[in-house]
Amino acid sequence: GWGYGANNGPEKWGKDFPVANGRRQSPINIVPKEAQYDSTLKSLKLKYDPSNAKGILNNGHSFQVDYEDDANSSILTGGPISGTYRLKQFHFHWGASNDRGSEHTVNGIKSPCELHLVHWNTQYPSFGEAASQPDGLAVVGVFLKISVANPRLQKVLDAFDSIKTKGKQTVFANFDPKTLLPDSLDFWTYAGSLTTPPLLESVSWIVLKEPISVSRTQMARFRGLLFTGEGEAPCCMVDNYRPPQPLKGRQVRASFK
Ligand SMILES: NS(=O)(=O)c1ccc(O)c(NC(=O)NCCc2ccccn2)c1
Ligand SMILES: [Zn+2]
Repeated sequence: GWGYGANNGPEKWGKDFPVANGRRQSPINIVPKEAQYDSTLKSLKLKYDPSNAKGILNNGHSFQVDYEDDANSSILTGGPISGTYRLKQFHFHWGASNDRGSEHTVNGIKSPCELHLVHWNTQYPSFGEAASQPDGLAVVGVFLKISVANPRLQKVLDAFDSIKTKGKQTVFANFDPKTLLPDSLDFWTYAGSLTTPPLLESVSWIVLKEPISVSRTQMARFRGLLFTGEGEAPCCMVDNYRPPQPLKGRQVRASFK
């Protein structure tokens, strides 16, 4: 199956997923000077219920924290989207070293890590259905920058020993992902796709301008996770990011001047 190695990585995904060469692929390089300020963009509204947190899973590509999404209790509204989108999960992408790891870049600059909060349009019956619609998903991207340790990440990091290998999961209760957001909710937004197979072109991307902090030590703990399953030759879960894709005429809008 697909992965991030030399033989199954992003350069090879187009074989099984031809949409990889489509017209609205993600991630992209964001050039702030070329982003158009749009005063009609609403402010982002994120309302999360910590009790909706269910579990944390090593899915062999990243790890994700899954949320109950059978009610409108953890939702995203405002920003570039219309209607209500439900939080399904959040996950991260990161590098083998601090010079890379994010999927989106800004003026060509990579961050060491990027957080994705994945929401689906309640106009559709489920995430799977929404994932195949052009307005089905909204993902909020947050850059992590090397600085002081981020205490908000502690609970996630402390779960890593229980999900070291592919397929392992454990209960993850009572966590408010809002605590992972920066002070400012200023954002860039554009029409894009899932950044992993099946690369579906169904995502309204909302990338926050302000990063959150992560320390070198905390980043080292991300790199202790494994792509591989228990009993397999261990392969560190690092460089699980897709590089920026062609803009192909898309406009990137900014919510701020
Ligand atoms: N990296 S990302 O674009 O935020 C993102 C968000 C939600 C996702 O489900 C994925 N990709 C993903 O989970 N791919 C494997 C499972 C899958 C997801 C969607 C449809 C079919 N199969 C990527
Ligand atoms: Zn992602």
